[in-house]
Amino acid sequence: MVSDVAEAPHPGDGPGLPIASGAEVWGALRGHLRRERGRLAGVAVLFLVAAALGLVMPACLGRIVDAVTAGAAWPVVAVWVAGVAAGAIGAALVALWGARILVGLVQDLLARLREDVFTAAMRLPARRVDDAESADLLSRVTGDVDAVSEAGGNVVPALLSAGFAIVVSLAALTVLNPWLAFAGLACVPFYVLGTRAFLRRSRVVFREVRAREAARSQAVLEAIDGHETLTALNEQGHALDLVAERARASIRVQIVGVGLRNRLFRSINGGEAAGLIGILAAGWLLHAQGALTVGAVTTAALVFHRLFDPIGQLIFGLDDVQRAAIGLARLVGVIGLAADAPLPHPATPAAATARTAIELREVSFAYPGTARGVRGVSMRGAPGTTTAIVGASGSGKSTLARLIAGHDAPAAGTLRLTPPAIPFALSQELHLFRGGVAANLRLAAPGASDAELGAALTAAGADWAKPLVAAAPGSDLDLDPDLDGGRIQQLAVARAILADPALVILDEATADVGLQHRAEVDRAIAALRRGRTAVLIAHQLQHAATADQILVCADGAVIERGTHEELIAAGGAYRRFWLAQTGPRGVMPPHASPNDPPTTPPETETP
Ligand SMILES: Nc1ncnc2c1ncn2[C@@H]1O[C@H](COP(=O)(O)OP(=O)(O)OP(=O)(O)O)[C@@H](O)[C@H]1O
Repeated sequence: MVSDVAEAPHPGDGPGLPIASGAEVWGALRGHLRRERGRLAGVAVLFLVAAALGLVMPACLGRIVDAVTAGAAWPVVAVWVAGVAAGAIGAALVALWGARILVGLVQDLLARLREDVFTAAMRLPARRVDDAESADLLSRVTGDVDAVSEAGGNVVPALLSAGFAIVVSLAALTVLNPWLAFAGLACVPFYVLGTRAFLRRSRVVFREVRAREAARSQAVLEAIDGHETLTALNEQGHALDLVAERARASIRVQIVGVGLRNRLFRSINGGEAAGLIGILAAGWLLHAQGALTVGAVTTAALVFHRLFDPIGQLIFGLDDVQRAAIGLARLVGVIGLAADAPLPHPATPAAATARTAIELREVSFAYPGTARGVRGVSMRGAPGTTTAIVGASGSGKSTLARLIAGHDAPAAGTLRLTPPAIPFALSQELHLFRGGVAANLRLAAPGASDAELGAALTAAGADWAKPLVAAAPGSDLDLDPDLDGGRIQQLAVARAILADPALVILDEATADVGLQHRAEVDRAIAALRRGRTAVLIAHQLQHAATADQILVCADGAVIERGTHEELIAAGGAYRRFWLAQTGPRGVMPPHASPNDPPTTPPETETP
């Protein structure tokens, strides 16, 4: 019936981010657990006491049976009845107390794990996150974190308390009479064989259930999204057939899953019956020999019966634990990968240091599996100066900037920032974070006062945003997500000014800004560059012309360098680019847009 159920591809399978080994997972958890020794010991003691109190009820019920059999007076029976109630209430209260502490502990551990994973994800080399692995990373920080949280929050406390209950009950049975415990073991083969058969198949089947469900949902969504086109083409029948076919496939595999669970239930029930029959038979024999009272046999049967729930929880929880263990291995894989990543330069705001100098010596880098990138680049950017990088599309400008930003490491040569600094990169990508102006700015400087925010906004020419900086926390209203691109970029510049980095990398920061605010953003960027070491990727040579030095790239190498005047005088590639952008008279129109042709040095101009 399940022959059509094959292991479905799963994010994280195959090449992608690494998956940690069991030893690595344990290593990552051990440190956290060590810090929680006190709470762990408390939980163990409480669960032990709860499990012991849980025995009071069957013990008292056994005594009631013996008392009634012996014709004891009702006050005697009443005492045992009170014992039953006291045992049940005591066990429940202590178990609740232990579970509360454990849930708090697990949630704290999970919060730390989530923090570790998120920090690690942020530290991963940017190219790694940009690539196909980003989907894998996303599935890890969402799906795997959820799977681990679910198991940690619900299953682990239930399993731990079940584990204690099982151990204590087996000990009690042994104390009562070892033969009873031995007879109870008749359940073990049923549990072991049933569970093994279930686990062998469940992972594949339940993963397949999720995959087929996703395929069905996708077909439904596609049909809804494309219903106008489908109607126009009279193709609704085809879309409905696809949904029906995927729904049938999903139902088929879900039935397989239900069948698996039913078989496991049958094994568990078989084990319960075998164990209970074994205990009752052994008890009957022992009673016949006068070794045990009827009450003691009753107690033994009830103690064994008490195990049904915890054993069921353990067996069904194993699947969740298995999923959580896989999730945990995938999460720790991300943490381990970031641990291998080169540490970013220590944070040194510009105010705390002299401006940073950039030095590259014979730096080369190629994208994995290609010969493309940059080769043999040497340069020096003096502190507080701007280096512009220009060149045709694909000449290596962004790659060079990414290397200086630390997003990629050179494969050869040396790259040094002196003193070390975290470069602040500002790209053409316009991004507004959730929240108001203050929230957007304080990402860079969480402790900044309103006055400092105001000063940064003024420096970035964004006085329009100053009234929006709310004094009271919580009154910082969300910014309009449709805010003009120029204004978003002004906020980004203000954020950079607040961060006060020793080195800024400006990658076409005005490329996506509309003409209306282009001049304002240009002025804001000029303010950001002032007195700071900067690397400027410029398609618009009017920006490059203001730099202290200009590097002209072609085919991943620097082919010319100098100031604007020097390069114009040299009459090489830069001069040709300049004339291509300005016309034969060499005059740049005011605020020329990169969208105004020609913006990029034409490919044909590249030597
Ligand atoms: N992620 C990547 N994987 C493989 N090759 C890449 C990757 N990114 C860039 N390249 C290649 O590396 C070379 C340099 O690209 P780079 O993006 O640095 O050029 P660029 O001058 O910044 O171009 P543009 O102005 O179009 O952004 C090009 O040949 C490009 O095709």
